[in-house]
Amino acid sequence: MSFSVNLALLPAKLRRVLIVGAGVAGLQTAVALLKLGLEVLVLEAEDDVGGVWVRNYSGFGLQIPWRMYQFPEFLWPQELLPTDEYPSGAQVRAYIRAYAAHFDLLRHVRLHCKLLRLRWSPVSSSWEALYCDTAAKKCFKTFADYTVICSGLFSNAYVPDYKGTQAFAGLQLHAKDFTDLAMARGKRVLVVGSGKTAMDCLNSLCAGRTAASITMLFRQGHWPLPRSVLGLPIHRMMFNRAAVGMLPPYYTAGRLERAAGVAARPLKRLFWKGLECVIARTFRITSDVRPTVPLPADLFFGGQILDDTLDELTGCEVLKTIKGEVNRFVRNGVILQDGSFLGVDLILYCTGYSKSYDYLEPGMRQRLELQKDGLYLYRSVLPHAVPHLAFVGSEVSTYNNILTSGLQALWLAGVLAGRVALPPPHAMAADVRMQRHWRRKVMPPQRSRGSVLMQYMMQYHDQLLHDMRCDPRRKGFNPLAECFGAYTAADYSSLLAEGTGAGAAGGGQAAAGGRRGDG
Ligand SMILES: NC(=O)C1=CN([C@@H]2O[C@H](COP(=O)(O)OP(=O)(O)OC[C@H]3O[C@@H](n4cnc5c(N)ncnc54)[C@H](OP(=O)(O)O)[C@@H]3O)[C@@H](O)[C@H]2O)C=CC1
Ligand SMILES: O=C(O)C(=O)Cc1c[nH]c2ccccc12
Repeated sequence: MSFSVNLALLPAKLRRVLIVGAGVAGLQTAVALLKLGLEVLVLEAEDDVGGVWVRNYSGFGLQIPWRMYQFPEFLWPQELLPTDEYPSGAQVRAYIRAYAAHFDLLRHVRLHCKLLRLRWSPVSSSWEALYCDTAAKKCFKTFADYTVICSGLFSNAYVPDYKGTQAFAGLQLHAKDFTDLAMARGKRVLVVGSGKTAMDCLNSLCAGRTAASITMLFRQGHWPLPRSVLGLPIHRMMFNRAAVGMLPPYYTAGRLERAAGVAARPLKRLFWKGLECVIARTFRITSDVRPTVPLPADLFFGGQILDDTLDELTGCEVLKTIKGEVNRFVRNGVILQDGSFLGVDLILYCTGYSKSYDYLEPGMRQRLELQKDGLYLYRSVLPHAVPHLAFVGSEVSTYNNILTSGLQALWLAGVLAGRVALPPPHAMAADVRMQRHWRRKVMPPQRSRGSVLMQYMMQYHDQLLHDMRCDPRRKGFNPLAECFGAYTAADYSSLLAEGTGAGAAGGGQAAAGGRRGDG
């Protein structure tokens, strides 16, 4: 198979775009491309729009205040404003539905339609997609000039492969299917993992008081973050420019910035050690569960903001924690690596998610240069060796995913409209190599390190805006706010306002009318 890779990775004809996934990334991509006058078809495997917010483990919700989780182009409408600062999953879902309704997107979305295969046809010079409507139990073929993968970080549940699972008489569930606490009634529950999902599930299991016993099994602890540190809300500490000064410089940093970074090392160490102390005290973290990875590096695992009180967990008599791993299953439980037996009726996998690119043919997958630690893309959007294909929201993870995917969608629209110029493929490849080298130096190893940005969110957003020739400083001429103010979606609203769009030399403040930012 041979492509004529044109400089901008653009199709010669561009009329019809296939978008895979109708979560926050797919929907924002649809809006951005519809504005260009393109025809879009959105395939969504679930029976509703909203991705990870359609359904999840019992009691799931947003871990940051709603003000921090907004579409820049459609801030939470008054009638949907949650009374609690931290909305429930159902409230976020309703907000996303309202976004889709506001932009009249549903007529472009095919629900319960799962993409099976995506093949580039050199003959028709277009993508040929095979998808199945699981409700109608029918498969269809469709064509598109361009494809944007928006299936996110959480579409494939990851469950470790253990020996003897078929002999196990109990129930095994991935957390995403643990939608009802009643599933745990009277059972000896084993929770595997120690991420945000595990902590939330443990919390609701303890609060529910229906399980006979609850055991948390984990291989390493992770640093939780309290909702506020010494009176300062944690999101204010994380969503500003000053915060990243406490980390190793971004991959684009020049010599001066690098030197300053080295000089500031003692100060940074002091900052993080101090924060570790406060957190250890807040959550009464004992030495047996204390994370071995230092806090700044541990945050690249995703971070978790917990309710400071932990009342449910500390008062939970049936809860036990074990540091260890499953070795194999037996009929009535599991044998751990240390040889001990644990009686289990329900095993709840809070083991996260993995990626799959199986819908692509092997030859195409090869061109993506998939690594053991994930996919590395130009600006976390474009595979530099595969034309006519982009990823929005699927290969990037920050502390503000709704905003990040919104800015990516805008950037991609700019690229497709020819307003955002791309460097030649060899320069893109060089940028990706630099990025990969840097990530492997500053971030702990994990399955999808190629998509991790987390605390480097501001640097990344600045890059996208710079490419779009927009001012990345969005706080007006206010140096204090610029440095320490929390950056939210509202700061970018004006970029998306009708009539501007990517490439318009915008900047300055967000649209005045109805602005509800970091209040
Ligand atoms: N917006 C929100 O409110 C919410 C956000 N989230 C976010 O979603 C993301 C995913 O969270 P989560 O679902 O907790 O998944 P994570 O990937 O964060 O955590 C997975 C957990 O499972 C463990 N694990 C993975 N593989 C194995 C294995 N083979 N054997 C044993 N243990 C294993 C990991 O251990 P180890 O650490 O040793 O690798 C880790 O403790 C995070 O970024 C989180 O912050 C989650 C819930 C709500
Ligand atoms: O995009 C989301 O769903 C978020 O809530 C962002 C997010 C993921 N992990 C976090 C850890 C701390 C703060 C925000 C997040």
